[in-house]
Amino acid sequence: MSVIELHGLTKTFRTYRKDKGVLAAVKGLFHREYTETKAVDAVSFRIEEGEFVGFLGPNGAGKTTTLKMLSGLLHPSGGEARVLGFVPWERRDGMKRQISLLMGQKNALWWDLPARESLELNRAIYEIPREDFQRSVDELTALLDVRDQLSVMVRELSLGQRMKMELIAALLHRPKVLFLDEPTIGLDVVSQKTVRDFLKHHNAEQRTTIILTSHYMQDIEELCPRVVLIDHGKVMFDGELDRITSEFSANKIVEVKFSSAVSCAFSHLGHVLEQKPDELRIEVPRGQVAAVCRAVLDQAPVADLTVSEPPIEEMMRKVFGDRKS
Ligand SMILES: Nc1ncnc2c1ncn2[C@@H]1O[C@H](COP(=O)(O)OP(=O)(O)OP(=O)(O)O)[C@@H](O)[C@H]1O
Repeated sequence: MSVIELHGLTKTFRTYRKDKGVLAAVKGLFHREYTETKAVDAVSFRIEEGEFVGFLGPNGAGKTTTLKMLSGLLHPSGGEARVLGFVPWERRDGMKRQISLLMGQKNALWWDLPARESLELNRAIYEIPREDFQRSVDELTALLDVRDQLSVMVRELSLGQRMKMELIAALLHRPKVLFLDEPTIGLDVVSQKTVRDFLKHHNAEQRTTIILTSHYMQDIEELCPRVVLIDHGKVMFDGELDRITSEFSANKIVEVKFSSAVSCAFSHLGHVLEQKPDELRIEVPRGQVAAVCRAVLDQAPVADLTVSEPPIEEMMRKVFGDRKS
């Protein structure tokens, strides 16, 4: 049995449509019109123990709604899901103790308490034995470099420090499944890296099954061998991150360094991205890479030549159009 399984999971939100003006407001008292949004539309996938899966899509694609259903915060409108064998929205105690949802845009810690006491409250909620709690706090604060901030009020922590404390709170009860919704949002690059390194280490050591959403492609590239792409509530791709480029891009990039200045034109070979006297970057159809390399070698004094896939950010723009992925 997979750790996470979804079959046709669907969520439709029904919202009251309010028109402008007093007349419309009075009319609304007698006759209400509703708009339906299919936030998650028959989503199916399986995730095995220890997998680290990136869940990507533009704003409003349905990522958070899916994670909320998987962690039992929302009831679906249709379909099925199981997490560790439990139906999440039945909210059985056995499941709640084995999963964690961290939402980067929301606070789970008590704002007016020092971080240590806020963690202490989580210890009580999850009935974590004191010794285990102390060991986890020592280990996690050291790894995330926030030991000195334990006595600081949560409201006074920087965003990066607070997010690290949130992560510690989410991990105190040693969940087997972790849903991370934008855990690095707004963090400076150093904190982003600390959190990323920590998550990589945690996943490898504990074999925790993790679903991660992030708008930072570096998070995904470093952490997630597998990605699920979702748009308008539907899964558009599910597979290895490396496969996205071959599936969605018909082109490769050829980069050439010349041993002396070159002035001839290369536009007949492909789409020239950049040309300097001693450098060339050209995008060419996959099937023509070998022929283009031969032509460049024939035409100019080449010192170095590399062929690469287009950057993953570019792929995302191609997959999702210009909306923010
Ligand atoms: N409580 C709600 N009531 C009505 N509509 C909702 C509700 N929550 C989400 N939606 C709608 O469902 C759709 C999916 O939203 P969701 O938050 O799941 O997207 P997302 O992929 O997480 O986006 P983002 O990257 O911006 O966080 C959106 O159109 C959103 O407006």
